[in-house]
Formats: sequence, C-alpha cells, structure tokens
Amino acid sequence: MTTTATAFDQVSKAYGDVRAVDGLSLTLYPGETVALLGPNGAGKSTTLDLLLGLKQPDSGTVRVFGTSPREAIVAGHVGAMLQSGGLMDEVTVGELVRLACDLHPRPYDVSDVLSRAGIAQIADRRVDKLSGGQAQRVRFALATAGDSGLIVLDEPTTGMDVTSRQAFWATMREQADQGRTVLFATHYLEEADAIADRVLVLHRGRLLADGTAAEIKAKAGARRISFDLAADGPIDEAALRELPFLTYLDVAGHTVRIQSSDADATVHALYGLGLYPRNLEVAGLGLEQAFVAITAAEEARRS
Ligand SMILES: Nc1ncnc2c1ncn2[C@@H]1O[C@H](COP(=O)(O)OP(=O)(O)OP(=O)(O)O)[C@@H](O)[C@H]1O
Repeated sequence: MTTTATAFDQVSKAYGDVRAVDGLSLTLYPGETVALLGPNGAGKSTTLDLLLGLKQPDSGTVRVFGTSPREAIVAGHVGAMLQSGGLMDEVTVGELVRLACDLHPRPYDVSDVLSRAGIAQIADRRVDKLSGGQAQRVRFALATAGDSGLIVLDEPTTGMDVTSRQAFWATMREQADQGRTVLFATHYLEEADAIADRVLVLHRGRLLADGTAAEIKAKAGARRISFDLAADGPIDEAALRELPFLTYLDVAGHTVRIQSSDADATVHALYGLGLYPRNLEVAGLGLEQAFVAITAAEEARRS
C-alpha cells in the first residue's frame, strides 16, 4: 500500500515553444486539501490533465497511488471535476449520476450522491436545461459518485452561489477528513486561504511556493501598514515615498496605506519624519497580496 496519493517527478510538457509545465516535482499525500494557484497560463490545467492521464508528459513521470494515471482512474481511485467537462445532453441529472455510480468500482448510493451535491430536487431535469451553477453541482456529483482516494477539481466553484460554495467546501472537507486527497485549482484566493491546508503557487510551469497559506504569506515577507495623518493641507506623498523598504503607497484623504518589506524600519522612519500617525495598524499580507507579490517578484527576476 503506497502512502503517496500523487507523485510528479521532473515532469515537463510543452506546446511548441510554450513550456506549460517545466520540470515539476511534487508529492501529494492522503488527507491533504491542496490548492493549486497561479496566474492565467501558469500551467494549472495542464498539470491536472497530466495527473488525470488526459495529456502525456514530454519527460518525467506521473504516478497516482503508485500506478499510471490511467490505471488509477480505471480502478476508481480518482474523481475529477474539470472546467471544460461537457455533460451528456439528452439525459436527466438523475440518469447521469446513476450512470457515474454504475461505472464506479466502489459506488455510493445514487440518492446520497444527489443530495450531497444539492441536486436531489432537480434529478428529473434534463442536463442541457441547467443553469451554470446547477451544471457545476452536477459535475461535483459525478466527481464524488464513488469512493475515490483522490479528488481533482479545476475551478470547482465558478458559477456557484455563496450557499452552494459553502456546502461544496464542507463536503470536500469531509472527504479530506476521511483520508482522501483533494486537489483544486482556483482563482479565488480567499477560498484557498480558508480551505486548503497546503497551497502550491505555479508560475510558468514551475513551482514557486509550496506550503501552508501562513507560510506562503510569510514568504512574501511584506507587511501592510495603515494609519491616519492629521494634516491641515494635503499629505506630502513625496516624503512618504522616500520611506525605507516601501513597496506600495496609497493615500486617500488623510488615510495612508503602505506595504513594506521591513515594517519596523518603515514605522521608525515615519516617526523620524516628524509625523504622528494615528490609528496605526500593522498586519501581514493576505494570501491574495502575497500571491501577487511572489509572482511579481518572479516576473521582475526573469526580466
Ligand atoms: N492545447 C494547447 N496548445 C497550445 N498551447 C497550450 C495548449 N494548452 C495550454 N497551452 C498553453 O500552455 C500554457 C499553460 O496553460 P494552462 O491552461 O495549463 O494554464 P492555466 O494555469 O490553467 O491557465 P488559466 O488560469 O488561464 O486557466 C499557456 O501559455 C497556454 O496558452
């Protein structure tokens, strides 16, 4: 019995000149909830396609529970929800979910799958008559039709309303608590922050960061500083811009927002300017700002 859900070893995949995945090595373990982040074109979908055996690597190997992706899928070890996955047209939601259960080696009960995905009430509706969010829930049902050790989700909550999202993530959390690995690509960084216990940042096919959301935020290094200045006239932005370690400045009325790579030194210098900041707050970056800082730094390094 392998203790590895997925292992990428030096995997590369190019489309012509574009290196969509570039020497990626990565191991995922049972019970992890893993968010895959990256700007547009970073290689997220290609990574998931390689993991699902929908694309073959140019070099390197991908293993899923110790076997090839295809073998793992045939054995029912992988449930997947893809962005592009078209749904069969002339069937009802219930028929489609029943088919997915019939095809799975270790299926769940059809009515359980329908109710867990919140689509029991629309089981008789034709699949081509669904709203975007309903279709997304049907894809979710298909990905969880049976007992699979790895669940792969590409932008799963796109089009879902807030309630559906919350229900969706509660179900995914249950799956991970039962020892399954949940890997999801997303552009919603607040979801990654709230849900994932491991965050991967992909950039031009390479892994830029791999850790907990807290570790990724710490890696970005910067801090947010905000304060108010009681000034009679306009605030001297030029003087603020000279503060040491400043990476971002925004002045709105008498409120100043700064990002700094050394908050202590920046605040010290602020007092040195003879300014008296009020309501001073220093906080870490959110995951979204950390993500932007990390990917921007990499772009700058490469140019
Ligand atoms: N079939 C293809 N033919 C040519 N180039 C492709 C193909 N599929 C992807 N690419 C390119 O490979 C790179 C990675 O694409 P991929 O779809 O994996 O990124 P992504 O991170 O999922 O992007 P997004 O967030 O926009 O969905 C991009 O530059 C893309 O244009």
